[in-house]
This record gives sequence, C-alpha cells and structure tokens, in this order.
Amino acid sequence: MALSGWICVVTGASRGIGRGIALQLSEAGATVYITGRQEKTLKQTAAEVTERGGRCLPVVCDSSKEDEIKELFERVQREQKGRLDLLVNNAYAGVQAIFDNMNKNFWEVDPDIWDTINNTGLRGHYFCSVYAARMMVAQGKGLIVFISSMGGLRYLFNVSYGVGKAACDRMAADMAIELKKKGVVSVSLWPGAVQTELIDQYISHDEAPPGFDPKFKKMFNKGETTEFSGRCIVGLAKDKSLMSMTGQVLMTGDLARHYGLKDVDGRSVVDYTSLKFVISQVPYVSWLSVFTPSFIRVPRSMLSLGSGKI
Ligand SMILES: NC(=O)c1ccc[n+]([C@@H]2O[C@H](COP(=O)([O-])OP(=O)(O)OC[C@H]3O[C@@H](n4cnc5c(N)ncnc54)[C@H](O)[C@@H]3O)[C@@H](O)[C@H]2O)c1
Repeated sequence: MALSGWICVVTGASRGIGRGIALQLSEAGATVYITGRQEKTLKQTAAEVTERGGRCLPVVCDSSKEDEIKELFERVQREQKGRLDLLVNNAYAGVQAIFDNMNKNFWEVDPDIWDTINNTGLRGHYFCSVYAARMMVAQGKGLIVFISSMGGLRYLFNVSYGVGKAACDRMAADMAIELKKKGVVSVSLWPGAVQTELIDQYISHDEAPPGFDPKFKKMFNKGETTEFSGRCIVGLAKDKSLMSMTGQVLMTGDLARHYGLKDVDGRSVVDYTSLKFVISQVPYVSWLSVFTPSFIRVPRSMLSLGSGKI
C-alpha cells in the first residue's frame, strides 16, 4: 500500500491505458478520481477497482470542455480539502481516427482530425494541469504525468498525432521549469505498444484492415498490458529521487529496468532502446539481432539525434 492516503486524478480511465493506470494506483492504496464522457463505462472501471479492494470515484468529465474540467478540480478541492498528489493526463480521443486514416497524407484527410486528436489529448491536458498545479503548488508537492509516446520524437501515424505528442513532451518539460521551485514534478511517459481493447479489435483480425501495416500487428502482439504504465507510475510516485527526473521523457522500458518491474502477466516488456530491438527493425540486417546481446542500449543522445529536428 505504497500510495496509501494519496489522492490522484486519472483522465480518460473508462478503458485503455487510463483504466489500467487507475487499477494499479488504487491497488497501491491511492484514492483515484477517474474521468471519461460516459457514466456507464466509468462505473465499470470503478466496479473493477472496488472488486480489487481499491477506492475510485468516477466523474463524468469531457476533457474537451473546459467548464467540466474546472468543475472536476473544484470537486477534488472541496472533497479532499485541497489535497491532490498526482494527475495523470491520459484522456485521448484520437485512436479510432488514426486507424481509420492510416497511410493517408495530411492533405487527404479532413483537417478537423487535428481537433479530434489534440483537443482532448493536448489542450485538455493543459487545462487539467493548470487546475491541478494550483492545488499542488499550494501544498508544495505533487506529480503530473503526461501519457505521450515515441511519436513525439519522430514521424509516426500522421502529422496531428506526432505534433500532439511532441507538444505533450514539451509541455511536461516547460511546466517542470516553473513547477520545480514549488516542489512539483512534471514528466512525460512513453509506454511501448500497448494491447488496449481498441487496438485488440484491429490486431485480432486474421487479415490486417485496409492501411493497417502488418508490422504494427506484430509489435502490438508483443505489447504491454494496459496496467503496465500504472505500475511504472507507482514506481515513480514512490521514488525518493523523483525531482531529479522532472521535465524528462521517461520510457516504460527504462522504468521497468530501473525499478525491476515485470508486466502484470509476468512478462518482461520490450526495451525499445536496446540495440537488439533497433537492429530487429532494420530491413536486411534484422537477422543480426539474434546475435546481439540485449543489454547493449542506444544512448539517449542518439535518440535525440534520430528525431531529425536540428
Ligand atoms: N495504445 C498504445 O499502444 C499506446 C502507446 C503509447 C502511448 N499511448 C498513448 O496513451 C494514451 C491513451 O491511449 P489508449 O490507447 O489507452 O486510448 P483509448 O482510446 O483506448 O482510451 C482513451 C481513453 O480516453 C477517454 N476519452 C476519450 N475522449 C475523451 C474526452 N473527450 N474526455 C475524457 N475522456 C476521453 C476514453 O473514454 C478512454 O477511456 C494516448 O495518449 C495514446 O497516444 C498509447
């Protein structure tokens, strides 16, 4: 019960990674406010938490509506007497649109895909962070986690997706500069490929749906469970040297190694920075990965260079 007494907010927790995070935080003893647009599905997550002996408060809150976000944090302020230890910015409305428009150029897609992807998954995170930071700064401590992805580093799926993820990483970094002096930590977390309910619908097809690259299918088949990011966040929350990580992008694979974590089904998660993995992705030389030891990793500085931004 490492997080006993902790008050947390996880946005977008009726399914997917948000649901998994809520399950892990509550299993660690935290009281978790979970948000989403539909009461019915939120209550399903809450029932699962209760079944496992945890405490979870479902709140209908659409992350694209600023008045609903404000009300959420007013409620936490009122009910918890100003205490808030952790915010996980996870809500995301873009997965379906991403898969429906796979392999299309940005000019071939209705431009409002930008809003579908980034109103909830970027703008909403900013609004939540403002209200959460007000409570955390007042208490002189707290942790804000942005669920982002390696699509923030270089092109993946589409333009709106990548720009949104790069902006999440930058938001965590820039907020960290202002929050550090107030004792509050802000980080970006990159899960690996995760077998969510939505993605399962795609990879369970015998034949990949139109535009769905079979290499993604392979990657998701070996993916993390929806609860693994939650395990990593519990590890972070307990870490006495957490402040030294503020502003950084953290990968679940790195945290698994650092905290000695396995996934909830007992598997080791894929380490996307291991040379073995990198070589396995390169056409014609992928066979060499069999002979590459898994402990050799690509240095972080090389990952930044790989972004091709400068
Ligand atoms: N699935 C993966 O493999 C993977 C890998 C790396 C990063 N991520 C990131 O993790 C995050 C969550 O992705 P996911 O795969 O779990 O997505 P998902 O679609 O399965 O779940 C998204 C959650 O957000 C909620 N939501 C959607 N619109 C909302 C709104 N307007 N207000 C409040 N809640 C809303 C949904 O109800 C759901 O609970 C995203 O930022 C995604 O990019 C996913």
